[in-house]
Amino acid sequence: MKSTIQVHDKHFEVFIEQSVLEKRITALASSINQDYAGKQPLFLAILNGSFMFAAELMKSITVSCEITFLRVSSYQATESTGKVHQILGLSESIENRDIIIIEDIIDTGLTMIEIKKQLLAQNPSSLSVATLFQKPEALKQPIEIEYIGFEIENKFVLGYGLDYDGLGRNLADLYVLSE
Ligand SMILES: O=P(O)(O)OC[C@H]1O[C@H](OP(=O)(O)OP(=O)(O)O)[C@H](O)[C@@H]1O
Ligand code: HPA
Repeated sequence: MKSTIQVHDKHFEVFIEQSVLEKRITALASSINQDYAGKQPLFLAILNGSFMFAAELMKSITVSCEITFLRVSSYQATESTGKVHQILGLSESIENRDIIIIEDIIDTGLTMIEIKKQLLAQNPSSLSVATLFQKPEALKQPIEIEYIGFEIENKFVLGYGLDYDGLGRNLADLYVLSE
């Protein structure tokens, strides 16, 4: 029987175990190390959800690099355009820097499209995206993602930094909502 947990009113079951997540993250780090050899990238980790992925990824990054953390505020637009997001807390200049955004999940893609748009306006040398999870079926617009950990089905997931109404970020495995 699968091990299930309850968070608030919902039940979740283990979907991807920690050891599998970590192995894949190490492989993503290797690709980044190869691609950025001789460069000094600045990683931008998007809070809150990416903290666990960012920590694990950074342990296997061997190129000289920096990391900083960004928050993104979201609110409902007055028109029916969906969520609008604004970047908060970017204090350093990213002009002429090689930027790698670290995100836990790209779902509809709306958050990442807005983040990329706002960062590109600040003239980085390059801008790439590393996400641990992506839901291809949920994507609302095409978006270029250079490093993808896992393509997952269009179901709500929890753990490894991702929350359900604030809870579950501390879970070491990834869980999925039970049917
Ligand atoms: O592709 P999208 O549909 O835009 O969804 C993805 C965004 O949703 C989550 O953040 P959330 O706003 O839940 O904040 P959190 O990281 O603090 O949980 C996730 O970390 C992404 O930023
Ligand atoms: O599936 C999800 N789980 C948790 N947070 C999220 N934010 C976007 N998609 C998800």
